[in-house]
Amino acid sequence: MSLNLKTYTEHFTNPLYLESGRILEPYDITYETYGELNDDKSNVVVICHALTGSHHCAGTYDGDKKPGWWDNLIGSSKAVDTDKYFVICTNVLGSCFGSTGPMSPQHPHHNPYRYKFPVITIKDMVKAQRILFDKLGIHNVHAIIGGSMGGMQALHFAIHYPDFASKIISLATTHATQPWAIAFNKISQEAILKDPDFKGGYYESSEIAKSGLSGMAVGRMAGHISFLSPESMQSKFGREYRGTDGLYELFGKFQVEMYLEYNGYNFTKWFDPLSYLYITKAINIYDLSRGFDSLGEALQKVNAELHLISFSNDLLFRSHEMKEINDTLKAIGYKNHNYLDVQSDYGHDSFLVEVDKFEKYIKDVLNG
Ligand SMILES: CC(=O)SCCNC(=O)CCNC(=O)[C@H](O)C(C)(C)COP(=O)(O)OP(=O)(O)OC[C@H]1O[C@@H](n2cnc3c(N)ncnc32)[C@H](O)[C@@H]1OP(=O)(O)O
Ligand SMILES: N[C@@H](CCO)C(=O)O
Repeated sequence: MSLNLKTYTEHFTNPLYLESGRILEPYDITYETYGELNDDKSNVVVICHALTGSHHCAGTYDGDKKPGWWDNLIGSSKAVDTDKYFVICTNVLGSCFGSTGPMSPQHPHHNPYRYKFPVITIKDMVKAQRILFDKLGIHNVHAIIGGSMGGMQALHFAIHYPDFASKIISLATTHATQPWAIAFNKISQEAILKDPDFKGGYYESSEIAKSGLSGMAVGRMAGHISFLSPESMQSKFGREYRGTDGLYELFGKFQVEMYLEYNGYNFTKWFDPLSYLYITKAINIYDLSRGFDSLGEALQKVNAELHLISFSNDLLFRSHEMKEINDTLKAIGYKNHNYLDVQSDYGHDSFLVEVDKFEKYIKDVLNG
């Protein structure tokens, strides 16, 4: 069957009360749907995206080179089967693909918010999605699935909206962002802030899309290292050297250097620097137990069937961080959960590239 890909933007005029105490008003949420909503609205699967993802998680727009970021998982007869499920993926607040973010006009003016944009938390991102689903008449969903920052959102749904989803699958994430991950984000943030072409936040988006932003590119290179692992770099590049420039030429490069340059500089053409600052901030301050006395107290709220999937060689959010959630659930006597540590050498981005290692698990959870 066809994927039935549709993209929408919903405009909200009611204030959104943020965790910080600030208010966002008005705001937009852009989202994409696949498949068909059934009559009793019981077949909804929500997908939550990571740091630089978007609502476009499957299928291809006309003229696109690449499909959505989880196209290997979502589609007709795939693990998240769009012949069966109505899939919704929203672009988070603070991002730059249609939902309100720092470069959106600050109502009632037409100028972008830039630094006047409020700090958004993972809890705020989830709250806005919940409001969107209410507006769509969807008050319960079959499942919520997300990796990395998407996994943080999935866990927030589990705690703050315990009866909203029957099943929750959270991959490659943590219960609270640890100093190692914050440190990588710090490099990216500092590199953006200190780039003269960032102009203290007063850059023109069109100029950056055309000429790039070298500070942001360098910061993303550091981030990208944290998405891989020594083993995946070894198998991707080894010590292969670029043929045209000799070993004794100062700027001759190893393949791994070419890879980081390409992915760093290319990134600045499709992602907004202020959004990067705001979303990495949301990731840094993410802590599932905020507002509770302990992680255990937070997890006592969970009512869904909860599945935790880590990747054995994830250097960004280590397996043991996910296992801590599992151990805490056990300690508080919660029975309806399972933990899977997928054996992988790839690193953090396994959840994007090694779908073959966990798709059956997801299919069984959804259909089981
Ligand atoms: C999770 C979400 O919600 S969405 C976010 C997903 N997107 C990102 O993470 C953005 C960054 N992208 C990536 O990290 C990767 O492309 C992934 C993880 C999405 C996919 O990984 P892979 O399919 O293994 O791609 P790979 O890492 O080999 O290649 C990435 C790019 O580097 C290029 N590349 C690969 N090897 C080299 C090299 N030696 N020299 C220069 N460029 C290279 C590829 O051609 C590709 O370019 P493209 O993006 O223009 O097609
Ligand atoms: N590489 C992915 C996952 C990061 O956690 C991204 O950039 O969104």
